[in-house]
Amino acid sequence: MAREQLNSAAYSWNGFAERQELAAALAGHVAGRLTKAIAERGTGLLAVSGGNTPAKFFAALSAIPIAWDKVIVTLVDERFVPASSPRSNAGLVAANLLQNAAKAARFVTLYHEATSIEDAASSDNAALQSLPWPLDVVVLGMGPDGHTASFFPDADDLARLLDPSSDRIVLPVHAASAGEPRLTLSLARIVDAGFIALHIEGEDKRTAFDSAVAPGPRKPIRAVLDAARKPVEVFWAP
Ligand SMILES: O=C(O)[C@H](O)[C@@H](O)[C@H](O)[C@H](O)COP(=O)(O)O
Repeated sequence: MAREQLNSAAYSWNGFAERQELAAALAGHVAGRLTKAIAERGTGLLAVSGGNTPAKFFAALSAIPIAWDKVIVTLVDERFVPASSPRSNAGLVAANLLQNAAKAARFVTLYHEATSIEDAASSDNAALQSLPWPLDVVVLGMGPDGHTASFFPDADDLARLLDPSSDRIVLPVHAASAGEPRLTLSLARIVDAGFIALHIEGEDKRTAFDSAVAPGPRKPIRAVLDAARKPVEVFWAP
């Protein structure tokens, strides 16, 4: 099925008629980028988002036979819950992506027990220093409110989360609309990625994206588009 291709300086729109077709195409792009990274620097560093959207994409990617033993998978963000929780992004990734061929990948999670989200973020920040930055691939989601990662519009200290010059890797997030406290990669680490995909599905999210790129109040996803070193590849299906 022909796909819709729209471009602007900040993003490329890749529209698909079916969600399964999107999942296969996005998985192919991500696998290709990881393979290129492994050829160039011996490893591939991938950060993925959680939520309800990525499962089909994760399943398609997990089956692609690349050198997964040279891939490190981490999370764009995480709810402050253990992997056993149904709200856990680590649990979602373990069950859907780290299966099949992708089982051989190394998984660096964000959640661990801590007395506060601030303490958890500080220890994550130290632990993730040793990863082979920059990200080769990051796959973002987006909420209808224009949030991405855990950059919620009502987050405390949103400016710190969105600071493109931040030297932080992981930051704590308190936002009433987020449910639990969150741990998130900083915008600075996300926009440094070699390939940034935004995976959204449904008319509500297309409307939300169109509104985020139109003139008007700046939503968090717009901060990523504006700061990204390369155009963000948007993958959308109805
Ligand atoms: O932890 C999370 O929830 C995600 O990382 C978040 O940024 C997600 O991508 C959006 O909220 C979209 O979520 P859905 O895919 O569930 O709509």
